[in-house]
Amino acid sequence: MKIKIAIPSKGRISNPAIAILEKAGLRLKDSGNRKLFSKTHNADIDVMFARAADIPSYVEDGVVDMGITGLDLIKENSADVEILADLDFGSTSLVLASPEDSDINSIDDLKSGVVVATEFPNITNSYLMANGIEARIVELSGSTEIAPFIGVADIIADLTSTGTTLKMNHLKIIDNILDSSIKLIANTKSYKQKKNLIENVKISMKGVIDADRKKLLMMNVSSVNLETIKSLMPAMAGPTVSKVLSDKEDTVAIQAVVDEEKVFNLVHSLKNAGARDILVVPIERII
Ligand SMILES: Nc1ncnc2c1ncn2[C@@H]1O[C@H](COP(=O)(O)OP(=O)(O)OP(=O)(O)O)[C@@H](O)[C@H]1O
Ligand SMILES: O=P(O)(O)OC[C@H]1O[C@H](OP(=O)(O)OP(=O)(O)O)[C@H](O)[C@@H]1O
Ligand SMILES: [Mg+2]
Repeated sequence: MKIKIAIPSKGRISNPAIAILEKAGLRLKDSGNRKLFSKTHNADIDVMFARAADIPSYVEDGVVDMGITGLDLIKENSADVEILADLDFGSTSLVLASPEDSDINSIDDLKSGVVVATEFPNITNSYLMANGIEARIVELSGSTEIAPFIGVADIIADLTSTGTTLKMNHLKIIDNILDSSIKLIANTKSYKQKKNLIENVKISMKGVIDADRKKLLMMNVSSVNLETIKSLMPAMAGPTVSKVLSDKEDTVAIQAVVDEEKVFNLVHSLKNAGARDILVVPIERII
């Protein structure tokens, strides 16, 4: 049984998606420029490169079995797909924004007939309709923020993450439509028919995300100090303690997985408590 995974070919989510795939053990064999397809190091799994916005439909229609794309694009296309996992990147919000100096400060200030520029006409229109506002939607394919200033629209619905682009364009947020991040998705039929392979891809990718902010700490400790050292270790499932053979002293080796942000302080406390030969090792995946 074989599967095909659609990966964004360009834009900000392309490289992070490829990085997760490769760390999950699915290194691309021929990802050279302008290739549409690539084999991976797993003979059963191939990759297709596509625009992020087209991936929800490709997955829904079964052109590919799995895909990586944003929740915003899945919702915009009303794609009926299985959302398998959140990939923990590409966090952004689709917001309504008006010019800083306008009287429109909240959705309550919007009147029917308001003109809204957006790359997300479907989500935006549904949201406004659900709030009783009949808007005229102007569909743009980028640089939406400029629309109010060139007289194309009264307000916009666009993605924001740091808020820099809105600020630069003198726009203020008046409402939040949708919070989005990047998802691993599957075709519903494929998910039933090829569940084992699809689940294995999901587990491996989730393993990469779980490992992302963790390190493996390894060290040697005299057994007299073992209890103190153990009490300092915030391990996932207790530290692993093993006897060091052919050692004149009574030494044990300890290893534990810890959160990256705890490592800086922890190594110093461990050293002060008698730990030696401390190694901080990167982790590729935690399954
Ligand atoms: N500023 C942002 N911060 C975080 N995630 C974002 C941001 N902008 C977009 N995204 C996410 O990335 C997805 C793809 O956006 P991106 O802009 O990379 O693709 P694109 O618009 O197809 O490419 P391009 O802008 O180069 O034409 C969006 O649908 C959204 O889920
Ligand atoms: O809040 P910020 O961090 O400033 O990010 C928001 C901007 O990022 C996206 O644009 P992108 O860079 O993808 O350009 P595009 O409009 O050409 O797609 C989005 O459309 C906003 O314009
Ligand atoms: Mg973009």
